[in-house]
Amino acid sequence: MLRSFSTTARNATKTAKHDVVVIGGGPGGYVAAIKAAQLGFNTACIEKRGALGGTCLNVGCIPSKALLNNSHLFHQVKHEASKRGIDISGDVKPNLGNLMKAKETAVKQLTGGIEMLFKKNGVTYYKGNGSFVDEHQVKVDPIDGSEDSILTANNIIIATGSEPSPFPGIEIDQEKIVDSTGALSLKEIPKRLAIIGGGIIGLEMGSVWSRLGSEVTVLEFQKAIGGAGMDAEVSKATQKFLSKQGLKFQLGAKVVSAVKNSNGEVDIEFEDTKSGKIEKIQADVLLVAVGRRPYSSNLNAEKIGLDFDKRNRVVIDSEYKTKFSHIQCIGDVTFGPMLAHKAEEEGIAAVEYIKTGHGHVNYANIPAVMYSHPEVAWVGKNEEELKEAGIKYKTGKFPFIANSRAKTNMDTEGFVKFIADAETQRVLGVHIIGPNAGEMIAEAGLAIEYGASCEDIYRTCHAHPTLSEAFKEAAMAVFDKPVNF
Ligand SMILES: Cc1cc2nc3c(=O)[nH]c(=O)nc-3n(C[C@H](O)[C@H](O)[C@H](O)COP(=O)(O)OP(=O)(O)OC[C@H]3O[C@@H](n4cnc5c(N)ncnc54)[C@H](O)[C@@H]3O)c2cc1C
Ligand SMILES: NC(=O)c1ccc[n+]([C@@H]2O[C@H](COP(=O)([O-])OP(=O)(O)OC[C@H]3O[C@@H](n4cnc5c(N)ncnc54)[C@H](O)[C@@H]3O)[C@@H](O)[C@H]2O)c1
Repeated sequence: MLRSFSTTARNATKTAKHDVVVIGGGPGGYVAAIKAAQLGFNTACIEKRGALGGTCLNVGCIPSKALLNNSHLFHQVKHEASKRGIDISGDVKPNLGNLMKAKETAVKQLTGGIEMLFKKNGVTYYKGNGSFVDEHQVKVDPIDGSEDSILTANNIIIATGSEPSPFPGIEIDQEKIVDSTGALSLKEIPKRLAIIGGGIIGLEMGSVWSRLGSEVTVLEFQKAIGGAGMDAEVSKATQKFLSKQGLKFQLGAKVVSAVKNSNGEVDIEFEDTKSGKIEKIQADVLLVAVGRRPYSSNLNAEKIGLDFDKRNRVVIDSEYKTKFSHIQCIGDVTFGPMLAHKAEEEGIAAVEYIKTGHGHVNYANIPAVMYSHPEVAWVGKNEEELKEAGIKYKTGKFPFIANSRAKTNMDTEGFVKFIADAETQRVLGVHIIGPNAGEMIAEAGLAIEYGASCEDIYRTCHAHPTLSEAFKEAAMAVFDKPVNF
């Protein structure tokens, strides 16, 4: 497991040998690299961005949550302070520069933290683009323009992630017409923000800018917001609370065009698919958030003939192996939900397959969280999926308005909804709108993983006064009357 490193004088290309080479340093790749090193492999990770952490830490989960958290605090201070008994003299104003600085500090600390973890665990970090030379060799083109390296590896893990899906005919300039990356770094608070796509990115970024003062209009092609997986009842309730917060929604909206006009505004035309009418709106900034697509450019995958499906996802088997058993692939660039925690789980499992021949990810138990306020979180099946599968189920619900802690905190929007097998009460899915729903959903994940019934949950003592009592009471509501509602 010793690392060898040499420079060949002829073409000034360095060479090195590793047990495991990971291409991509996002949540999938960096976790795989650290785990591989911990399991005793001589491991390298190649990342071309100049910082570790991938989309998630640099332009995704972390910066968006920094803006969501601080814009929520601003909103609370401005609109709720006095009813909570806090008098504030003078104007309460957002300071966009400092909001962005706080976001950047979080990003820097966390991406730097991964570099430290690489050092601590002995992962060799190559800052550059990785591309296949052949089935066992990967070339690194360093971002600083220094000489290339050719890495020879027994095992290679592809974790190259995803990128925003383009909207045909709409050009992103990251100022007036932005994708999620641009929406995280606007230089001014737009008076009017239009968003194409009422999925998670549209709703999270819509929440941020709406709280800071923008008039937000979401144009969504489908008849419901939230994207795939959100339970229909939850989607409706989510639209309701976001509408109360000031977001406007145009559902069934088929965007036809979006162009910048000479006044620096964006003219957007869409067809109302119900009436067939063409409608026009104007915005100061347009966010295009219509999904993400797998990213494998500059990987030279065609050189070794890797298989891709119609959606450009790398084809793998249940052990993350491509057509070459020593080349695995994980995260957004292959199948499954595009979520950081899913990529991380796969990173661990892929390496465990290399080490022991066994690995485990339960794809029926991957939580999803939208970090609006209140948060929206779910895990397991929704009602529509169970109906389609012909599975008989019962539901139980408990609203936060009847929960003592939520009332005390003046934060009562939302509910916990359980879906359980009609006969055995085994938990099949949990859907929550509520404060800290993203934390609470972990309890549902454990229940599903251990095959708990609703009664198991109800008979587990939950502390008082906590929001989690709503979770317990919703479990009870599946088979009995809740006590507090
Ligand atoms: C605005 C936004 C908010 C999000 N919020 C959340 C959230 O709250 N929770 C959540 O779970 N998910 C969230 N996501 C999704 C999450 O970011 C992704 O699912 C996750 O980052 C995928 O991890 P990955 O490792 O597969 O890929 P990525 O994070 O995309 O990382 C891949 C890395 O590989 C590098 N790379 C690509 N090709 C090469 C190459 N040839 N050589 C070297 N390096 C290469 C790229 O530079 C990149 O850094 C969000 C996404 C966005 C855009
Ligand atoms: N909190 C989180 O976990 C989080 C946050 C942000 C992003 N992400 C991940 O990033 C990925 C991308 O997010 P996203 O919101 O871009 O994708 P998404 O798939 O969640 O939502 C895209 C939305 O755009 C709509 N749409 C597509 N084409 C359209 C069109 N032509 N006109 C109008 N609407 C259209 C879709 O119907 C859908 O509702 C998702 O997989 C998501 O899981 C996760």
